[in-house]
Amino acid sequence: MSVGIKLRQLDAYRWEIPQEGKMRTRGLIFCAAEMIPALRQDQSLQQVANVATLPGIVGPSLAMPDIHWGYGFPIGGVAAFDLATGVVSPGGVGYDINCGVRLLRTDLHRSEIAGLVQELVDTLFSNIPSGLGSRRRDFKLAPPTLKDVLRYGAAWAVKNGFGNADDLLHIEAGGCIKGADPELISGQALERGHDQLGTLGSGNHFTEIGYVQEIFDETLARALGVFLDQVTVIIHTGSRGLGHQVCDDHIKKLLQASTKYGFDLPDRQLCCAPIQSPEGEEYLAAMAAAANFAFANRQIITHWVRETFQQVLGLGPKALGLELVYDVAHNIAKIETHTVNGRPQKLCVHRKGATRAFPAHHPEVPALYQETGQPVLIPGDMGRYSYLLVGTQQAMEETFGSTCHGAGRILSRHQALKRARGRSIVKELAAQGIIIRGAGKGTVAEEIPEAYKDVEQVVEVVHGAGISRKVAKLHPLGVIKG
Ligand SMILES: Nc1nc2c(ncn2[C@@H]2O[C@H](COP(=O)(O)O)[C@@H](O)[C@H]2O)c(=O)[nH]1
Ligand SMILES: [Mn+2]
Ligand SMILES: [Mn+2]
Repeated sequence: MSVGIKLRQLDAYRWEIPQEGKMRTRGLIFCAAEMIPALRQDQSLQQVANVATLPGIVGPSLAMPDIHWGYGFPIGGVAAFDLATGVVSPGGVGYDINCGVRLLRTDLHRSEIAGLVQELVDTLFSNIPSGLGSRRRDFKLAPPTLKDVLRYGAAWAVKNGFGNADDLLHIEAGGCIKGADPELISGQALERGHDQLGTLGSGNHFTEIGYVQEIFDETLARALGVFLDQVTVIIHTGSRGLGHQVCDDHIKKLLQASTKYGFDLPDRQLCCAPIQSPEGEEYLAAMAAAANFAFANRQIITHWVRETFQQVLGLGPKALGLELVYDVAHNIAKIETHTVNGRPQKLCVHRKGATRAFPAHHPEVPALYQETGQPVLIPGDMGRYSYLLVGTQQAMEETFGSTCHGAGRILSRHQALKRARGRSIVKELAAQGIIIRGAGKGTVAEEIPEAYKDVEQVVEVVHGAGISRKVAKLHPLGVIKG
């Protein structure tokens, strides 16, 4: 519980944890007043304060409205560190390195798939291996090839027939984080990754067919290729067992490094190393390799989504228009240049359960979105809605170009299972016109919509605070859960 943490309301969307004790800076939380009581129920506010004690932190220790308790850093947390004096921490990235979201558009109106959603869901389910430890047995990669995946990310997938070069223009960082060093990936991590490429994984990972239910900004929507009642697909997955193992390996190393560098940490889970130390550089290079695995993973799944639609609808790629709107990472640390006190400064920005939200005209935003700003993809839950936003200048000024990443859990898996007992969630959602297929026993129950905050409230905060702008709301029609 974060009961003792002082919290000062600054305005309708901003709350401050004043700097005190060992904190080197203040905490700044974006959220609405009605979210505060639930927030105090877990350790996440304490975690915002803990992050503020880390060496070299620049600006406030930030949290987005989907904040909840995580490993060391809160999920929904953003923290930037000076390259020369700051640290990098695996806890600030999370176990699922480059877990992220990809939104695909189509040229289809929802009426064109009416009556076919069940078949689309079933075919997606058989084409995309899903569930805990899911493996694609006919897709084994020998270690030298896997190392190419780790080096080149989504480009490896495209080169090997999964998608086209244009896809790469619609992915954060072009689908490849520079500086990846596959030689730093342990044998155990390679072993866990060798047959998990092109798999969804378990729990909250999903592929979802939906449609555009509401448009908030017609000009932005048109520029992003989005229209009312359009069929869409969202893919949410990450770096699977490989990324998990990379995180585990480096937590062990950085626990030792924290002692070596004499860090006085309020929580061992914040273990870290100076960014410019051998341990820090190794973690960043291994993290980049795992991030590239995740980009390739989402790219391969995209290929199977395209094949599925072609197979079920009997349409060719041109008629389908199944193209990427964008692909964003929401668990990553990146070296970026931001303006701090009026001067450009190179920082290592940790986004853990947070999305980059760069504005129009930013050099890292792809040419085709220079006028709109970077698309930001915010999944909600399998029963309500998800959002498409864009990044803003305000985000650059306040949050190192960052925003929320989802609704955020409010019930533990155990609590959700209890809430779902005696109910058929599949039937309840079917009655609302949403077809669900879950791979794991209990997954659907653990993932009931009430397990998450209402993403509309989360999005109202980031839109109201000006750190992102609403473009469209998407409604689910059929979901495969891992
Ligand atoms: N549209 C859907 N959104 C979902 C579903 N399951 C989870 N979610 C949302 O995704 C984020 C991802 O959070 P992460 O921390 O696990 O990366 C989560 O907060 C939910 O809001 C779904 O089936 N469909
Ligand atoms: Mn995720
Ligand atoms: Mn994940």
